Amino acid sequence: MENPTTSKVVLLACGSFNPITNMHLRMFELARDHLEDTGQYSVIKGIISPVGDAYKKKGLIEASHRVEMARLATESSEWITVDSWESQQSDWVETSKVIRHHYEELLAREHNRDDVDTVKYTKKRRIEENYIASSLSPLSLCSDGPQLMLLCGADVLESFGIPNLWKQEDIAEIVGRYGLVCVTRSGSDPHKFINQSDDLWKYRKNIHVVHEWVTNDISATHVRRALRRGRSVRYLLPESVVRYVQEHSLYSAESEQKNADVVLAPFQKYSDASTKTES
Ligand SMILES: Nc1ncnc2c1ncn2[C@@H]1O[C@H](COP(=O)(O)OP(=O)(O)OP(=O)(O)O)[C@@H](O)[C@H]1O
Ligand SMILES: NC(=O)c1ccc[n+]([C@@H]2O[C@H](COP(=O)(O)O)[C@@H](O)[C@H]2O)c1
Repeated sequence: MENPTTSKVVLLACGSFNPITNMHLRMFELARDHLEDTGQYSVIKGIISPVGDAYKKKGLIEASHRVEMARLATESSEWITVDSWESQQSDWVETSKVIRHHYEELLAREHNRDDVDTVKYTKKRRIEENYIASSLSPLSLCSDGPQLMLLCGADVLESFGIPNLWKQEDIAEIVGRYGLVCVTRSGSDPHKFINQSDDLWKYRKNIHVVHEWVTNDISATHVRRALRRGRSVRYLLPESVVRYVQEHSLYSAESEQKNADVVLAPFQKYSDASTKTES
């Protein structure tokens, strides 16, 4: 039964998912529990959007494999889905544009569901077009439509502080217009980070920090390292993903060298900072 007093939320997670791990899936469950616990939200859908090959991050294997692994991993979930739009784009797509794309999709879906009410749709589009990024309340699609929020780990939130990695207007749009749900990772302190950033502090009401009490340090980097050393990764990844990796002989010393010679990856195009890589 729908609760009319709660706002519906769709969670969108962008990332490499190279490969998807149990922690990526846990992140969605933790975020849903946290938001629903407030009594203000009802999370209706989760979307995993693996980045395209043009991201050129070191060790990034083909998007087709990463998308397929994410599909296998979410087969048993009733609400987490995988979307391949971002992964199919020939150029790297900045996260703000990925969110915009999904927002448009939701808007179109709401419109179809409700297409007798064209006035409401047109009015909504006008508000959208005139949107001022400095607003403190994220917009939902229409009074009863879902709100789209970006879901990420604290490392991504903290990467907002890497000089020139993210455009200031993109950060304002993501946190000001849509909203962010951030799951803590060991070694991170998102509250401190928000407190120290004037830009994020301004939008603090739109940033939901989810504390993961069972510290879980699984990272895709760790999984790839174990795989190329011939170590077991069972119970770190869903069993279907472990099987897929084995069947396709993914993640070797050779695949880890992919993009190693890329001087400036697209995500670094306005960055002078180095990102997490390892040999
Ligand atoms: N253990 C974790 N705790 C909290 N968030 C996580 C964890 N692992 C991944 N995430 C989050 O999942 C999203 C997608 O992760 P992504 O695949 O891009 O990175 P990653 O798992 O850290 O991989 P890598 O180790 O290759 O950098 C990001 O928002 C990331 O912060
Ligand atoms: N300016 C931007 O929009 C920007 C910068 C860096 C990373 N990202 C995104 O953040 C995610 C992070 O992924 P990784 O941690 O695997 O690099 C990716 O989806 C990537 O596209 C976006």
